[in-house]
Amino acid sequence: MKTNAAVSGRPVLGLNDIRKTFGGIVAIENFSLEVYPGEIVALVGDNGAGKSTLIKIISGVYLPTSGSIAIEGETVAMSNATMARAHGIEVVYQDLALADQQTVYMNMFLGREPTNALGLLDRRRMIAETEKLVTELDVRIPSAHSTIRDLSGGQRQGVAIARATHWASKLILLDEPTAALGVAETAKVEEIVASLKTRNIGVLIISHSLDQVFKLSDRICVLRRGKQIGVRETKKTDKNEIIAMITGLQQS
Ligand SMILES: Nc1ncnc2c1ncn2[C@@H]1O[C@H](COP(=O)(O)OP(=O)(O)OP(=O)(O)O)[C@@H](O)[C@H]1O
Repeated sequence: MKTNAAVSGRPVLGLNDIRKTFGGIVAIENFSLEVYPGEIVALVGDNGAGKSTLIKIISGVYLPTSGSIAIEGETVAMSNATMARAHGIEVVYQDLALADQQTVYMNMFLGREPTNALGLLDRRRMIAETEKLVTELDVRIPSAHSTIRDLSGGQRQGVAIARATHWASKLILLDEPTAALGVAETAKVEEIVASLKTRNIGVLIISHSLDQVFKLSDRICVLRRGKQIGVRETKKTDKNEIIAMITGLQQS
């Protein structure tokens, strides 16, 4: 597998010869990829290429039929999302998995709330950590006490990414993070995603927007009908080459 000269260290994620079948359907085959700390890798491919299946394998939703997954060089078996989270992997989906009626700070800790010595919710800590992270990531929300339903789509996605950033020690998976957003909100979320590069975690992003892929990624991995067609360094390729890889047709 080609390594990326732009990044160094041990890969946070190593996928080795992954195959996934559903009955007679081969959704993924011979798929190998490494993601390094501090890099953004884009996963692109047409509908049905296998992108979501791959994200679900990395996030513990599906077990691969064969092949192995390594986190920082160590082979792991993840048979549910909780196990993936325990390995420092967080996912942000396009359909925001936030609790609408709850505050921002409650959402940051949903299901993983810290408690104090008395066994009560440590709200002070939750609020302080939320405020610190939304400020660092420049997620512009009125306050950590705001209710999610009162926020715009872009602000919500910012909160979802902040939550993932809070918990992900190794890898964030972004599945079409701006699909539901308008132009200005997309630009803001892209800024937040770009800022994740300084946090020494890996980012794997699925996007149908090649503009976004070229703006954000260090490398682009192309899937077609479950097969890995190739991986390119973003600055050494162009849209024509990537489109040709996605479609299998030469661009004139
Ligand atoms: N649970 C499932 N059962 C059966 N087949 C499945 C299942 N999930 C995915 N597939 C099949 O696996 C292949 C890859 O699908 P997948 O959803 O991963 O593609 P995708 O690249 O994410 O597509 P899209 O961009 O449309 O979301 C498709 O042929 C799909 O029909």
